[in-house]
Amino acid sequence: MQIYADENMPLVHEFFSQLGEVTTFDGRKVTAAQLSQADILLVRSVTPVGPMLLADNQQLRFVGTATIGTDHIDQAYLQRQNIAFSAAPGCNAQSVVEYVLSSMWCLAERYQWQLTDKTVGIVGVGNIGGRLARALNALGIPVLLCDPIRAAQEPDFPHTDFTTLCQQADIVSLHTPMQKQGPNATWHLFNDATLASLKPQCALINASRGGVIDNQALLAAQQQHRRPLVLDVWEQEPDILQALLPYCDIATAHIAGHSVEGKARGTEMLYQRCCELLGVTPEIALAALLPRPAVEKLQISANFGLPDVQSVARMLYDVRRDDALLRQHLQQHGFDWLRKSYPARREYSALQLVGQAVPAWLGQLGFNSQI
Ligand SMILES: NC(=O)C1=CN([C@@H]2O[C@H](COP(=O)(O)OP(=O)(O)OC[C@H]3O[C@@H](n4cnc5c(N)ncnc54)[C@H](O)[C@@H]3O)[C@@H](O)[C@H]2O)C=CC1
Ligand SMILES: O=C(O)C(=O)[C@H](O)COP(=O)(O)O
Repeated sequence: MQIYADENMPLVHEFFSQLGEVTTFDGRKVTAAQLSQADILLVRSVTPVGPMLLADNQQLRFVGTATIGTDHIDQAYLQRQNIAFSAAPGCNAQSVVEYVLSSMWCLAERYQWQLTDKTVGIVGVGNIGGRLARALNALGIPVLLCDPIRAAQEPDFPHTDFTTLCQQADIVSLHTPMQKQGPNATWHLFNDATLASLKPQCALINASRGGVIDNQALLAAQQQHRRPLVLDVWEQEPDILQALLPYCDIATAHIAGHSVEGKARGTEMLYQRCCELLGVTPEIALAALLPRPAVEKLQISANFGLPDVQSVARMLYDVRRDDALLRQHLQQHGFDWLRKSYPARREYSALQLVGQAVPAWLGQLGFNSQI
């Protein structure tokens, strides 16, 4: 079995060597000729998979992407070719939530906001948006949820339409997939008109896909009237619109989902799917492969309260580090280098909170607790 995998897929040898020979490739540069002998192809978000890339291959059985997003995959083509496909839904959802929380705390500090006085509009309430809503709920921060697809399917879903959300939210966080066409298309969801419909000081956070915001329209809007802005994703990555950087409070290199756990879970999910496809019993589990976190336990006293969460969370992840990395290294090393050399970052769950009175709501944020 010939398994071809993106070189930025952690633990791919540890998981997949049981199933065949693993060859890695550069996900931006990989060619059809390189993949002609692949039985299994494992990609990340930087590799568009379709007829162009698979033209020389007659034997491919499975394509997997170790990501949540699937906008780089021509799934209709794979289906026509009878090639099985799987993404890794939810694999790095917690990582993105931690990125957004860190960004909000950073904005709150910079602009001296009390977050409990702000209303956060979440657009796209799936794995990430749903988790974010639960976390904000635990922190006592009011939310508005916009998800027309869920609203159509779930009678009790508390949907706020997009226009109303734009008018009412103080912070808007985007968590939709990238969809170019159809009634719920998200491409340029934020354009000249919709950007203008936001409150003047409404903060905008995009950790979904770059194209959900028209970046040129955003630049023009920021030049006219600057609003708090957090961008993890950009149009035309890796050649991003650098003129936007000075207008961002936080600017990062599409790393919101790059926690150690988030990336590794993506690999594990594809391994499990491949085992299922091949009728093989999985022998390897992620828990045994994850490195020990630098800090494993923290003793919580009965005095631990909401204001203390931010300090504990920041010990694990502070988005300002990644903002500094992009601003410092983009020119010299480029966007992809920043992603490839991303420093290890553990999720909240890596830290055991111990004590007699660990508040239950910390679980809603993703922390592990133990009495
Ligand atoms: N920056 C990063 O590192 C990462 C970015 N992502 C992006 O985040 C996206 C969302 O991830 P998940 O929450 O896990 O996906 P999901 O599929 O669980 O949820 C997406 C939600 O968006 C809703 N939606 C679709 N079109 C919409 C529209 N026009 N308006 C409002 N809601 C709409 C869907 O109904 C669904 O509930 C991914 O598709 C991916 O592109 C995901 C992981 C990491
Ligand atoms: O899961 C997704 O979707 C993402 O955007 C990833 O977190 C980033 O994916 P890569 O570009 O590292 O594949």
